[in-house]
Amino acid sequence: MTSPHLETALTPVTLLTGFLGSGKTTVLNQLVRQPTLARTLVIINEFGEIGLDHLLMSRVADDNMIEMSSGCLCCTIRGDLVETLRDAHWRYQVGGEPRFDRVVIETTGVADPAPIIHTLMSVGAIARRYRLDGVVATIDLTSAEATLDAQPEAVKQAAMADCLLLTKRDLVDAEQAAALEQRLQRINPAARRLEARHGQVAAADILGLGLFSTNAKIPDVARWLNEEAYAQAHDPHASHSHHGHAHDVNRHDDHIQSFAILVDEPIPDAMLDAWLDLLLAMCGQDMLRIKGILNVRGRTQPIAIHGVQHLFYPPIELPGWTSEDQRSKLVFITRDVPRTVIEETLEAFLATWPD
Ligand SMILES: Nc1nc2c(ncn2[C@@H]2O[C@H](COP(=O)(O)OP(=O)(O)OP(=O)(O)O)[C@@H](O)[C@H]2O)c(=O)[nH]1
Repeated sequence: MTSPHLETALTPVTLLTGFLGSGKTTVLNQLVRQPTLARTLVIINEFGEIGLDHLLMSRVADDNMIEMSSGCLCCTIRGDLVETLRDAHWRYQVGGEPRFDRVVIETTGVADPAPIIHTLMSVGAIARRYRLDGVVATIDLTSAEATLDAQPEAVKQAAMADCLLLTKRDLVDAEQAAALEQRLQRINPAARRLEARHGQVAAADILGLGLFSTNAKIPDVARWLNEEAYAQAHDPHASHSHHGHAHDVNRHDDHIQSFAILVDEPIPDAMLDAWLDLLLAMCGQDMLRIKGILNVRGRTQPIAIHGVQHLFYPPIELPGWTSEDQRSKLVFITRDVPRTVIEETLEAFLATWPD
């Protein structure tokens, strides 16, 4: 594990994803009018006409991508996005002071959020200035059932989001909305779900989704980890009969699993690295999201970890434990990686790791 550090000085970045026509631009147009987002750089990650009128807006092409040497597709980073973010601090400044203190990136409809998250995490010049605040996904209530059935990418977007914005509520009945909410609850139990009618959503509700909420020095760990939500999530392989779907092993959501794991004893630092390395080497592509608050042996303060697929943010040392419960807690959203694989490898490492 590299040296843990606090990252409150970094510029927060919100990623706005969601399928074609699901209401991203409508939401963004409402958001940028709110005073909370007055000093926001909006980056649109696509070509085409955007009906958005914002002071600080930059457009990047979606086809300019740099493949990392590993050749790994999920690491294909966006060249234009890297350039835009890197140059923004001098491009958008007055007298040496940046004109923005927050970034919102709107992705194209079919974009996998992972490469953009990876760009933020792994490109040095970017990772030194920015931190991911959260991933917000618009979900079109009129078409989401069909989109989730047809498109594994849509399921991945929903599974990776910190906040799901349900749009077009005026066009569906209560039963349809409730059925979709149940489905989303199963795909991503910890994400906040909000309705955005005609794009209306309070900026404050979609900001501060990361470990550090806006301007707070003390991280809100319980909200960030939200492990109770995983405890309540039910088995994705249980019956889906509640909204008329017969059990279908090929249904994309059935591949998504979410669960929390608690570890009673402090974990040796090197063991943690070795175990995570093994998991990520075996199934990194399918570890959609990992978050954890860890009790690391020999440390009095907890360490927060956050990974997306096979990449991890630098671990963050937290000011201290906020409750009596000092067990390590890890939450996972995976694709076809069952809880038993995580538990059994962890137990094997703990049992055999030399003191
Ligand atoms: N009735 C209704 N229409 C909505 C709502 N939200 C968005 N729309 C409409 O849905 C259409 C698509 O919305 P956009 O905001 O352009 O969607 P988008 O996700 O940005 O679309 P792309 O950029 O093409 O992927 C527009 O005609 C919006 O006016 C809503 O809550 N209710």
